[in-house]
Amino acid sequence: MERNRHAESRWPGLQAVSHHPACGRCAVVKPSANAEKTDEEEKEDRAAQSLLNKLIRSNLVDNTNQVEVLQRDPNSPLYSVKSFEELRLKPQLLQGVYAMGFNRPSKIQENALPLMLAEPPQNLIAQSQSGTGKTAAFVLAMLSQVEPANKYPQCLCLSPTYELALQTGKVIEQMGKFYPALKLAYAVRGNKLERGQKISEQIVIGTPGTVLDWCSKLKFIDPKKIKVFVLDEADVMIATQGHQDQSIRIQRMLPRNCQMLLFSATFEDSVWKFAQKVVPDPNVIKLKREEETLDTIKQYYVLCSSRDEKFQALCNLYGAITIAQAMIFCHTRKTASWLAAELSKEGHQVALLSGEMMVEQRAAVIERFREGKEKVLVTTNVCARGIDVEQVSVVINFDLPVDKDGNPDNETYLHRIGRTGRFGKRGLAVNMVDSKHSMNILNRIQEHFSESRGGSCAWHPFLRGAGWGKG
Ligand SMILES: Nc1ncnc2c1ncn2[C@@H]1O[C@H](COP(=O)(O)OP(=O)(O)OP(=O)(O)O)[C@@H](O)[C@H]1O
Repeated sequence: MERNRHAESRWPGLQAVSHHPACGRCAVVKPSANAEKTDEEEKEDRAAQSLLNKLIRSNLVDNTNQVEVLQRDPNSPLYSVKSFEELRLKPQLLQGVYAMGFNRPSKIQENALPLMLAEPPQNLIAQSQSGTGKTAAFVLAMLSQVEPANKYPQCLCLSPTYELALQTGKVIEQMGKFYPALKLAYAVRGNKLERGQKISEQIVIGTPGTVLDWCSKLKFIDPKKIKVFVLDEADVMIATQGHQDQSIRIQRMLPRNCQMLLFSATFEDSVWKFAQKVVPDPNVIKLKREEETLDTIKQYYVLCSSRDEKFQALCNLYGAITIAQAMIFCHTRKTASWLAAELSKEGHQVALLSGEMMVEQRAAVIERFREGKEKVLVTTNVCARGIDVEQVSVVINFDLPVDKDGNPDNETYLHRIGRTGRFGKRGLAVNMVDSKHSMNILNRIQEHFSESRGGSCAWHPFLRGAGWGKG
């Protein structure tokens, strides 16, 4: 591959890597009608994303940020625990926790658990990214309050979907496995009970519509006997029409002294407003996401004039440098499938992550890639959002990230590229540019990061001016 032959970057460090005309591999910048329409079916699906995260995650995510705690009563002492023993859990429960391989509380659990297990139990709104131990925390709170000898629902947990409810149910079963008398019921559509029947299971987990029916119309559950109410994935919940109202209606049926807990991975205004309606007098715990950085990433672009030339450039890239594992992002499913097929023909071990796959299939693909069984993962953005693959050192934007209006999607750019810089590792990002329009998009992305990060100061890897092979 020619190195920086036609570098014409407006950004001193973002190198243009193009091909030379004489050798037949050169690509020139030409305006093209390349704007393939975003596949409508690939719209963001928060519930599917959340489920995918749960399926592929086997341990806690690292987070070095400080937990922020806002106590309802600022005068009461703030407790945090460094061990599960300090919580004085029932022995069966402590056994369950250790059997899951948990040695000590996660960051969010250190503060959330003492609040949730206090006497009297306190209400809590907690926000932290996926994988920080929220589910395990509220399951522990439910299990420590439940009386297995009492054969009626005492804990009620709302989940946005059946699949997510099942995942939480699995954690309850694992953690509660030393309570043989403990039973769990799923209040989800399709789970039909006889009219007039009363539920004997002590924990009910379900979706808002069915739980509402079971509490009011069908009276399978006596809401007045609920001691702990959990609203999980509040941000996903409110994205579904109707769930917000149903959740509020359920909450209104619960006794005043019922403990209310709400969890969310994000905390936009709408979630906060909803949380305040559902959780009176709350303590609030927040753990900010670990910031993604572009600092350790070298970013380049390659000038091409068509999809085929982008593919050729990609092959050249593989010919020029050794790439252990790469993630390649495309704009549409169609491009992703085409590219995966072409790369396979070239002899690469390729995995394709595509929107038409079931979430479980996607999880399996990611797992194989993680294990190194495939070296290239071709994906669209929707499928790959939030996936951490630590060993990926190269990210290729076969198509630049744009929003539905065709404007630069800076956040997605950061998520795609920023991942490679995590864990102190250096990374390489290559952007395929095939028109003046996409060059313009790339320039705007660069401007965004220059401005939002305080100008052309040290953070900016674009300004480092490294060529291929350097750094
Ligand atoms: N204290 C702990 N020690 C070790 N592992 C833990 C601990 N708490 C939770 N985990 C594990 O970490 C992973 C993430 O935890 P958990 O599912 O509770 O997080 P979360 O914030 O609810 O994320 P999500 O919303 O994606 O489920 C799980 O595999 C869980 O078993």
